[in-house]
Amino acid sequence: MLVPKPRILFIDAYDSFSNNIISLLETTLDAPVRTIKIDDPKFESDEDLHKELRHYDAVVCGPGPGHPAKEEDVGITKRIWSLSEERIIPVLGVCLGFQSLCLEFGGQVRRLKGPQHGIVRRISHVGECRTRPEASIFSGVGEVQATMYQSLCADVGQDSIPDDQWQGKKWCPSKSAPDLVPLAWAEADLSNLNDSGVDDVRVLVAVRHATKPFWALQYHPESICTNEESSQIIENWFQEVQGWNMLHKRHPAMSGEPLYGQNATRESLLHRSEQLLPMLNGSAEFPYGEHFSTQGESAVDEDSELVYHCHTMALPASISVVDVVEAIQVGTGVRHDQIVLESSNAYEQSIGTADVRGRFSIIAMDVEDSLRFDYTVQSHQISAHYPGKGSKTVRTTDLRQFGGIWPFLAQYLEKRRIAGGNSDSPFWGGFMGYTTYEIGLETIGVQTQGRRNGPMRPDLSLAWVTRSVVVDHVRSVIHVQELAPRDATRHVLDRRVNFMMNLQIVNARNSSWTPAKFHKTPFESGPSVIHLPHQHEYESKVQQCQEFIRSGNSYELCLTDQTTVTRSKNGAGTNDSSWDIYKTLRKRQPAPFASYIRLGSATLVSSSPERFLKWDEQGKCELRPMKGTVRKSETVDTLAAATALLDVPKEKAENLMIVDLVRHDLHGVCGSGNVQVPRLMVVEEYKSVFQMISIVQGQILPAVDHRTVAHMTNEEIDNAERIRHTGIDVFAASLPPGSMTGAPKKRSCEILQEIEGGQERSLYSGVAGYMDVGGRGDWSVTIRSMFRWDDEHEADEGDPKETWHIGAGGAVTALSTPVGEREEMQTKLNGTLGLFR
Ligand SMILES: C=C(O[C@@H]1C=C(C(=O)O)C=C[C@H]1O)C(=O)O
Ligand SMILES: NC(=O)CC[C@H](N)C(=O)O
Repeated sequence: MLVPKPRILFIDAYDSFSNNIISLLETTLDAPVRTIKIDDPKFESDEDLHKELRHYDAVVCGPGPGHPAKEEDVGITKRIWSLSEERIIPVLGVCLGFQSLCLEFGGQVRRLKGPQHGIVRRISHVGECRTRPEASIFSGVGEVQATMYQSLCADVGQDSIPDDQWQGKKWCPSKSAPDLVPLAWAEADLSNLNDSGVDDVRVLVAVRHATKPFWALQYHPESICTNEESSQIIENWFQEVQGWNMLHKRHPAMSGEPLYGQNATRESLLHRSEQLLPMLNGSAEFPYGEHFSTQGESAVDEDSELVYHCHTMALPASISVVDVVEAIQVGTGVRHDQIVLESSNAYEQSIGTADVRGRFSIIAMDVEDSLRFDYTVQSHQISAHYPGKGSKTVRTTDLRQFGGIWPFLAQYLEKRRIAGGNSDSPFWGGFMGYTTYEIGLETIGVQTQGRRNGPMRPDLSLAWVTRSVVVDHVRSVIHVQELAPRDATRHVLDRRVNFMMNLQIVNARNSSWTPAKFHKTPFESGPSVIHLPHQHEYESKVQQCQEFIRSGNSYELCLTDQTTVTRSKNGAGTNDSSWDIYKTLRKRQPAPFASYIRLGSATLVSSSPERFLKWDEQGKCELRPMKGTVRKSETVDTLAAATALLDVPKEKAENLMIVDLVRHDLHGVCGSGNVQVPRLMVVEEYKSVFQMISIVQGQILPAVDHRTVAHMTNEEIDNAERIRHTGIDVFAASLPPGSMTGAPKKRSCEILQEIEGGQERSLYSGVAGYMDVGGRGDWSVTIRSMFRWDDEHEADEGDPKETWHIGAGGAVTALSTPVGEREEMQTKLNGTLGLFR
């Protein structure tokens, strides 16, 4: 007889580490975990809660922002402690869950003197103490190094015990909280890894209830920096759970009744849109078919499979990406829309590490003749802009009925997926463009303030690029590529190849190739009006952030502000100086993820050093969060000096928090056990700063093939279909980029909306890049950049102006200083702003 696996229910308090805990549970215990939110209205009545709980062997009450005394912060968790005797269920509380347990049974919860977020401490536990027979869940556990994420702590009267009596009393319940049996402490003298100036000498970090089956941990067992011993504690806990259930004859219901708790792995975007299909098919508005074909109104592109054509040729060393872009324009004339994703650090050995030294640059051709999708958060509408003579045709659809923007994009790309293109080229054709920070806010359910009355500008703008040039800087070749319907003649590509040949001939004749038509004087800013963030205001915003951290509402907040530069337009010919600005910036700040994007009314000029997310056709995903910045100066001018400076708790904690957050985002798609951190806190050199980075990788599960299906139950098949993910799932699940928000993501974004006054970050803090028909994608975080809108000065007459927006900021933690943060923001700002001064 098949013995059913035990089940665990995870109660999620909107934390950004929840999926990591679920992964730890599932990989350690071989018990599937389901999850509900603390405020799920389905469980308003105790009866409904009980109906769900009876299916599980145990409950885990998770961590989260806020205070355990606040109903809205803990919700269902609080009700778990007071279940009647016949309904009681074994529990593990983690962090907020720990604090809630302590508060329920006589402990106080107060603020720590110094919040501890992303700080690793050695803890002293009852299992290390030979004189104590009941080691409980710490039995057989060695030395524990544990990551803390806490502003608050449980007070069971520990500080009133005189030092000389401490060792004798530390494992005994106090009079005020007789039900709470201490199991572990973080003590100041044990904090060998923690030199953050801890004032809190005795912090209770693990307890069990004296009579009920409740255990809890204040530290984070799932953090990447908590050591391996942690899994032993989880195993021990589950043994206790099973022992208790057996002893009390508590047998979880195994009936076929559907469970309400969800799998932590998200339903895939493809599945979501397929679920909607039967409901929507036949509707004239259905957007995945001809309605939004890639070729415009007349084409029959849905019936015609796309074919990839490529011509590869040598690229003379003297020809740069800028030359290629300008050479293309010799053939076509300067067009408004442009997309260039450049590894502008390709030739600078010191900038970035080998994996981002910049092998490829990608240039879109004929963007203006391509279909473009714009999506706006306020309206939920997508508009398809079809190329055409004169004005473009625009079709608009409200995407709410189709499950929103992400299922639409996933489905659109999947329908055009091809295999077998040039494997040396990272991009064969597909979407290129940008998204804003605000689309990320929409995705995580945070209301955007101050938006309603502003102009409707896109939050996502993607061109469907079918002709492109990929520059391979390592092999010194270029790939001139075209995606075309099977029956199309290839004249466009051929013409381009001829043209590229000309480029070579010209180069051979004249080794210093300068296409005369585009040779402009170097960018000169001319007079401009610069509005900078007010220094004192910025510092006071840092303090506001720290107050939110002290109260337990956030662990880290990435505060930002915007500078504007307004100046006369002074570009000759195109009436646009943005390309000259880009050319100057790429030299001034070479970066692995530089980009120049003109789409619709937006222009983005970026020298981003930070990869947001890359994925390949096998479903391998990589995020590369950056946290920890030092300015290059005379005293700090080597990698070694910068590494030493960043090797301190403040910087490491900043980085660690985002690594754990990104792991959570990835786990939500890739599933338990499928996320790794191959590089943790490595310092890299850039032109004007040193940056600490980490690499987090995940593997999307492959789709099940028909041979395996034969051996699967219906439930397993359904589930496999439900999680048939692609890179876009990870993309959507990870916005806004964790390095630009702080943790936990949702609460931190809400707080930042308040502190930043609802000011739109727009393209800054968004992402730019591509996702292609070959199933690959690569996106950067839009920082160290500037953007502007063509329509911002539409009403100006006479002297036309333009306004560049430059965002900059940095992560604020409990260990930040207002002046230090303001200076860090200015350092980042100066790299771009310097162009105008
Ligand atoms: C906020 C910015 O950068 C972000 C913040 C960093 C930090 O706090 O150290 C580092 C890289 C970026 O993720 C910016 O450049 O404006
Ligand atoms: N990680 C957590 O659960 C944090 C709990 C609580 N908000 C605190 O800051 O102490």
